[in-house]
Amino acid sequence: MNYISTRGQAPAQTFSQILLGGLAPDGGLYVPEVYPHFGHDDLAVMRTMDYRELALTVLARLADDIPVADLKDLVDRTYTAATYSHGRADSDFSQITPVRRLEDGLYLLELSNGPTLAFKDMAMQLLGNLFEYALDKAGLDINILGATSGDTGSAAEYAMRGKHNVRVFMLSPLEGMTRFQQAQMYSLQDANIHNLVVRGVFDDCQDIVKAVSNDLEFKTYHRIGAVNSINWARVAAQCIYYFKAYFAVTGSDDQPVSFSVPSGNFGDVCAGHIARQMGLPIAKLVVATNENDVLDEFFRTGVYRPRTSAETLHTSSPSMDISKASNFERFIFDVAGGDGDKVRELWRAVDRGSAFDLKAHGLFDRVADYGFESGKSSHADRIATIRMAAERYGTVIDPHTADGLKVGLAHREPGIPMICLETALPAKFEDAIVEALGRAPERPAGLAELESLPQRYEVLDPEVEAIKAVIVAHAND
Ligand SMILES: Cc1ncc(COP(=O)(O)O)c(C=O)c1O
Ligand SMILES: N[C@@H](CCOP(=O)(O)O)C(=O)O
Repeated sequence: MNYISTRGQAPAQTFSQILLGGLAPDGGLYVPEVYPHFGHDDLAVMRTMDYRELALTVLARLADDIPVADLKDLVDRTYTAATYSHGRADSDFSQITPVRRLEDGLYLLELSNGPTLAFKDMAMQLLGNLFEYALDKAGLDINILGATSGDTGSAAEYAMRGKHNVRVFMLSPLEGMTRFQQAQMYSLQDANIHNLVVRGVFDDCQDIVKAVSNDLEFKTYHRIGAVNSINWARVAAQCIYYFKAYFAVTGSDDQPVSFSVPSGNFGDVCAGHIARQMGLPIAKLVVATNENDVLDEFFRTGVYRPRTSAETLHTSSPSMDISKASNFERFIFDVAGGDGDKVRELWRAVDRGSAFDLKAHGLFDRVADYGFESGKSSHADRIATIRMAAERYGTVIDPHTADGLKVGLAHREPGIPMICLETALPAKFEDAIVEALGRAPERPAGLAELESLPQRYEVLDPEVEAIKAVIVAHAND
């Protein structure tokens, strides 16, 4: 199967060819030429599978140029109960992504039991192994340039630390991340990890990643790779847990299910959209935003108006403080019927700092065919929801998951289970938990002193050339 660019001007490539890079050379994002499809017979077999078998089944369709035996080895080494066992003591870690029943028809999908306590570990651990496999095979090394608002960074660094053929340059915003999130990243002392703190917000960091990626000469010469969800492999790996959760809460493939997804960069919910395109019977995909509500505004009005850095708010669900959602372009490509020229036209406006109105392009009606709903949550909402979940369900959830639960509850339909994605563990967001519950969240073993460990990072202005200079200085360490 081949992958093409959302902007329609890059040559088709295989999975292995796009694995290490981020953006396509025309500035677009890679998507499958045609989504593979699982029919009723396939779903019936998949229903009996464990996480590793499901992962292999899904990935074998999406990464069909990797020999199945190699893929199986990678999947088996990645998805172990030992790796995904950092969550609540009463979780069933053998499920890798356990589903917790909150009440009849309402579930929490635990995605944050990996080493850095956020859903990013689900894909990033696989990416670490895939990168090593591909680089060893080709005899190459790579310089990963990434942007984080708090969780991608640590997940990537934990997945790549100590790998002999990978260096990581991770951009993070100066303000917003919690002390725990900062310490998770900045306390790593591995020589191949470089934390670059940018005087700006996450979108500034992501813009720099894209600018470097769009400098094709620099990208090629310095072997720049991507771990953000602009990398198709990230989103592909995130599809797996939608299948796993679906089978966990249904008895037959005639039963539709809805998912509520705390959203920022639109990667996680885009994985749900792709799972549905591949045949998973999803009723609604609920996009839950925080006060940075660009995506909610779009699904209500058809207007996509990314905010400026100055307009982007620092909130108590900081990992979602994002105003320019990368993966949204993948969804709009589908809405536009795969018309790369149209996507290019729309993103010309976005890249100029302007907005587009899908109604004016006669395309907004089509969005309804994809079953998205949306809503937003405020600081007061998430504190009340954390409190409610603790009292009613006996479960402490983090502020991002609370945004998802709050919005998900507003979109329940009779007879259709609602699965809310748990995108991080509460330990990462102590202040919000203390405000809601009057007590600190539990910490997984070994992390009690995290914030007092020595830290290593460099602070820089949000300038592409400054970041490039750091990469050049360390690109061959
Ligand atoms: C804890 C947490 N929740 C939700 C999100 C939003 O996910 P996405 O960016 O894939 O929409 C993020 C960041 O991506 C996150 O770190
Ligand atoms: N919320 C993310 C932002 C980056 O998202 P990604 O899924 O594109 O890597 C973070 O925590 O860093």
